[in-house]
Amino acid sequence: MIGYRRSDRMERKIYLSNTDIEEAVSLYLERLEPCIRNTAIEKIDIREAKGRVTAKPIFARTSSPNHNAAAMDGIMVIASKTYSASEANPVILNKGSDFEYVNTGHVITEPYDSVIMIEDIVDLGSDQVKIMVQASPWQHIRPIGEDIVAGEMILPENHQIRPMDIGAVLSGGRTEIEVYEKIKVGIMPTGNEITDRYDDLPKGKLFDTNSWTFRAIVEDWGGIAERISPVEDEYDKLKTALLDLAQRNHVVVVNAGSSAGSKDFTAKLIEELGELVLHGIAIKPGKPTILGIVKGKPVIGVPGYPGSAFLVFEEVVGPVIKKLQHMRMQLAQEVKATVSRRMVSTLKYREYIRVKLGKVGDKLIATPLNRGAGVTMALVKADGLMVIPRNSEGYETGDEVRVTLTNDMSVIENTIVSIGSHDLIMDLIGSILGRNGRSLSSAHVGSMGGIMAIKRGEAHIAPIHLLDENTGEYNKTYIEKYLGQERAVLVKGVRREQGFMVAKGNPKNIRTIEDLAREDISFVNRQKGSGTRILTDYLLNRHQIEGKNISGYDRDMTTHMAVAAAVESGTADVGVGVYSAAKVMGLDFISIGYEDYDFAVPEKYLNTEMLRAFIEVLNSEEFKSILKDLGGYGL
Ligand SMILES: Nc1nc2c(c(=O)[nH]1)N[C@H]1C(S)=C(S)[C@@H](COP(=O)(O)OP(=O)(O)OC[C@H]3O[C@@H](n4cnc5c(N)ncnc54)[C@H](O)[C@@H]3O)O[C@H]1N2
Ligand code: MOO
Repeated sequence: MIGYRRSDRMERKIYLSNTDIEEAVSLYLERLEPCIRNTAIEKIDIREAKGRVTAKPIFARTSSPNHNAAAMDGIMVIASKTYSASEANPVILNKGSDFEYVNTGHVITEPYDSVIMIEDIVDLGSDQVKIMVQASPWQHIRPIGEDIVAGEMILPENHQIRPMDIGAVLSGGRTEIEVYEKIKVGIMPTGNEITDRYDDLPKGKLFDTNSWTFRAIVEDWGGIAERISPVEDEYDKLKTALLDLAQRNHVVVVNAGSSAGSKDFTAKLIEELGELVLHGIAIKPGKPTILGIVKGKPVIGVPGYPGSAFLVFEEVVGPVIKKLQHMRMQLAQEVKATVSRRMVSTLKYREYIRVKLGKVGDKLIATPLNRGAGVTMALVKADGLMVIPRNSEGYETGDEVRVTLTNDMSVIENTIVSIGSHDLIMDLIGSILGRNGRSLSSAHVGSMGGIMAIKRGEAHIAPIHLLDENTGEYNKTYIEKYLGQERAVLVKGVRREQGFMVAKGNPKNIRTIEDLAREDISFVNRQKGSGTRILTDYLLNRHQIEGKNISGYDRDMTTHMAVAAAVESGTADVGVGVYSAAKVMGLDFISIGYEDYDFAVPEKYLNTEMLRAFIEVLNSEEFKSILKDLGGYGL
């Protein structure tokens, strides 16, 4: 056992090991060697065998074709009788003695040994044909066993059956084959706060999401998942559930309860019931992973956070299931990319970061997504997985990195990379573009962040809403000032309504910008550089109100939704934002006017097919009617 010591005095004290992932997995797989015998062999019909793994090689019973067969429509002939044929000296053949008509696939019978295509003969009537070219023996004939010879090995053992394998095995005259049984995986979510009733979410409860994701992955890998409802954090209940699942399944995955909390029982449980092989891997996320064996079955404690859970399931549970299933490990496809942002990492762990990829110019750009272990949307949006090795401090902007693809390169190459300010419409446009095989990836870093991304050559477009405080005009001057060198142009987007977001019914009666300075009002602001912040400051300036006279002026949020959430929860009375955020949160909205949400686009991309498609969507009637339904946009 590595890295775990139990002290009678301090039950909570758990020493996590910090073993390299390769070492941890290979040590564990070695220990699981005896468990492989648990995987039985069964006979099934090849027609139902897609995805199954062969337990024995499969040999052909019959040849394919099992007779010499015509490969073309025409006549079968005796080659030696055609040798003197030429343009100048055609040969006449008689049906019955010199030739017979055949269609593709027909049996070639003795004494015939060659086929001439129908287009190469002249029909003279009365069962006679004329040929002008000699035929060579066996031309246009598929000989016996051309495809498969009886006794030949069609598939080796430990081979995962694909659609074309089914055809080949049937061609070889076999229906029944021997495969390994499907691996059964017991999935056990744990935690008092975890619920699998999805109609309602009481405060303090969390939906059980991991176990369903696990179940789907197991099915993808060709296994059978037995998922149970979340088990409460009570030692005896956990014990009963674990033993029960271990009895019926080849592998058990216990989700959450893997770290050092007072209710984190998984490691203790495994130690009591069997053997704790290892607790703690040098990866982030996923460090409190537990590897154990109970009743001869692998039991894996997977950390609770969805980001950690998904990674550990793929990187650690995956190899175990594949080993028991006798499946070969597949190497993931790797690409080289340029990181668009500095990323600091700890020396202690190997860190896994989900990235968005996009081909901008000739560079493949990797933009890191939210690193939080609790974030599922990073998994949904990712195109790849980037690794920062242990003992590395991370990467600087512009460094070359290796990324394991989790999306198709063809999709990535047809993706418009948008970096800048966020609006709901970006996802809607992306969804429409998807109909024609394109996609749109949008990173939200605020308007100025978008301008800088264009400057660094990392985005095709930057959505911006930047007010020039001198002219009162949007966007144009910013593009001229910052993106002159890039020869960027302004593509008109939408007019968006900005306003005060206040609690339902506007209890504090907030009407104008002056109200923000009232003593009984607390405000929540947006971060510097965001278009909304510039608008707020512009309005305050015009009314000669100073930030320091507004309570909450220094409280920054980075999204419209975060501002709306602060108002909704009552920690602020008012914030500035877009109509859609107020609507989602059930807040009242007091309009302060329209802003221009446009796109900065380098001229060189303007005429690409992708950008033309994007602009087409913007101008479409369908899009206009979507805006109308959403509300909060000027038409
Ligand atoms: N003092 C320490 N605290 C923590 C450590 C540590 O080393 N010392 N490690 C942290 C790390 S890293 C991780 S990862 C988590 C692991 O937590 P557990 O595996 O013990 O899981 P819980 O605490 O029970 O739950 C954490 C979190 O996970 C989510 N969750 C749990 N189950 C589900 C489910 N079925 N579906 C969706 N999401 C689930 C949920 O957000 C829980 O709050 O511990 C840190 N703490
Ligand atoms: O390392 Mo913990 O696994 O998520 O963040």
